[in-house]
Amino acid sequence: DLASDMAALVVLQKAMGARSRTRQWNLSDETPCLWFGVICGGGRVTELRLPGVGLFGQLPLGLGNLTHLETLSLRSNMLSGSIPSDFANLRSLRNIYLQRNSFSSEIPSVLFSIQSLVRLNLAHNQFVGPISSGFNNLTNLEVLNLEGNQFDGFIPDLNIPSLKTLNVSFNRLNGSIPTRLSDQPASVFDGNSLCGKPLSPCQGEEKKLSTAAIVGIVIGGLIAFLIIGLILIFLCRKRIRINRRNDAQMTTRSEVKNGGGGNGGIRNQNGLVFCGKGESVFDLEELLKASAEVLGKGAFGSTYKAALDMGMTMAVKRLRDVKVSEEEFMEKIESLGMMNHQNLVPINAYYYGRDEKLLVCDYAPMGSLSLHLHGNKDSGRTPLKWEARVGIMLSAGRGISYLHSRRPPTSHGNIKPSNILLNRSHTACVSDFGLIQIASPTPTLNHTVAYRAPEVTDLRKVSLKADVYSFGMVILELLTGKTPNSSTLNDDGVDLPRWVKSKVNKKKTAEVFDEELLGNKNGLDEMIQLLNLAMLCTDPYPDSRPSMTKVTSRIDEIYHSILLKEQEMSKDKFYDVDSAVSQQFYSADSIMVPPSI
Ligand SMILES: Nc1ncnc2c1ncn2[C@@H]1O[C@H](COP(=O)(O)OP(=O)(O)OP(=O)(O)O)[C@@H](O)[C@H]1O
Repeated sequence: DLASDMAALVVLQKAMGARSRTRQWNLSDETPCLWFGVICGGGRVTELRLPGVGLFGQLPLGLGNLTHLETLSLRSNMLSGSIPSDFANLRSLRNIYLQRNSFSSEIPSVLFSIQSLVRLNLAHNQFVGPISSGFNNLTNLEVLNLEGNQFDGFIPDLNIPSLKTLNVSFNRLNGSIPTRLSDQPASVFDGNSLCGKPLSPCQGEEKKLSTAAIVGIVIGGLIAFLIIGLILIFLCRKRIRINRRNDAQMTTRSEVKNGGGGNGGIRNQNGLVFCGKGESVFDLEELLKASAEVLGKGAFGSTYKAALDMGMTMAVKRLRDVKVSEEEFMEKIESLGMMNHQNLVPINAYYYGRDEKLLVCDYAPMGSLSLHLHGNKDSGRTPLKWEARVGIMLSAGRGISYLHSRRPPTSHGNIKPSNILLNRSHTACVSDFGLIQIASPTPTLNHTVAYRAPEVTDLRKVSLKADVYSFGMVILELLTGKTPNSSTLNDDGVDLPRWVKSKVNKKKTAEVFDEELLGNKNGLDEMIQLLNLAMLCTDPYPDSRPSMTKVTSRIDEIYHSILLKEQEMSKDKFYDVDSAVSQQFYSADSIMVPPSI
């Protein structure tokens, strides 16, 4: 009954509430149904939503008493250890969101007994061990997100007919992908050492095939005789159509999407508005009294890191020159706040006051791509590895492609390395999208202008193809290690694309690459392919530039060939690195015309 539900919540608060927002729960209330984050239905607690409230430590035993619970969201806290065994009693649970914590155990088998589960998100923790075939017991499961953990071993033969969205990317999985999962998009498996469809074939498959082929030829010969006979008799032909499924994008914020409800934000009493269905987890007062640190000053204003009392850290952008009315501002930010993709930094909340206009976003502790490429080496910056650079291009490309594929399409308008924020698994999230529609950037900031396509004159009308240009500049920067306005180029009076082109024309392609990549002897082919792609993106004529979708799928192909090579290299200890390199240098300069994509 409700009393035992309340007792379970009291246990939670006592075990880990001291520094979290649950300390505001008034334990002398008669019912927990008015406590924030607690939703009741039919006289029982049905939802517990405590995202980012500063819960710290191991979950206590006791939550298992919430036997009518349907949704449990404890995402973005600092939970560690394992999932308690009494979760087995949560027989009504449909949605579990535990992403972005620090759980570090194996997945406990109790989870596999919760038959009612529809959505399970354990992404971005440190779960270990194999992915269990116990998931096959979850016959209602539609979403399974295990991205960014430490799972190892093989992927089991998952046979869950209800499953619509799967993500096992960025773990330590190896071996071949089960055939049943071969129609999943390749991105589902990114960042592992996997092979087989939809990735490249596994070594040894060809051998197996050749045995199979011999048997096939013998049987095939006999069948061919029969078929010829039939053809003569019936003179008919058969057509076989193969349908292919479209790739589906995995979202880690599916919780927001699936939660239902209207589009309007939730306004705190004192004016802070939480975008879309986002929970109102703090208020303006808490934000303003947070200890703040300036992260930097950009073209739209300054950005601060705000550490809230409850243990959350947010990035707060103070917009300087907002050019639109309050209504237009709210409308634009609400629509930007609805953008829901794992490679975009979500806008969580905003504030429109007479003197202050604020945007509140997730804080990215790893910092920006700009910092990782050009930060001070003496202060401990480690060079970005080749695979990491391509992984960053791919994930940022996916975020931008998502914006471009909205109806109506949204252009980013300000793509540059300081707006590409990295996370732990060396994937990237793109921030500051669409701000150009509401605020005027400082016109003179060189580091902003240098990425802008030459045809852009009216900043509020940045086209999709202008985004492609800016993204091409970022690819060039990742390959050359040079900013578009670096002094080496300015001395020559040329821009980055023209400098690269002139080197390629002089058959000095190898000279353009970042010194920090020179140790990467096995990647020259792919470096050249990406260089060609970046040159297409930075073509002065917008119509000659490829679409973002094409750019991203090309990077995806290149990224997979890099991962495959890595895998082969680690197997083949007699690989002759030096002769491979000299061959690649030769082919580098024979490429003059970028291949079309
Ligand atoms: N959500 C965030 N998490 C962590 N760092 C951030 C976040 N948002 C911005 N930053 C960093 O704060 C600094 C200032 O950012 P800001 O967006 O104000 O300026 P900018 O990116 O240099 O230029 P612009 O205003 O044109 O976007 C940059 O180094 C940026 O990478």
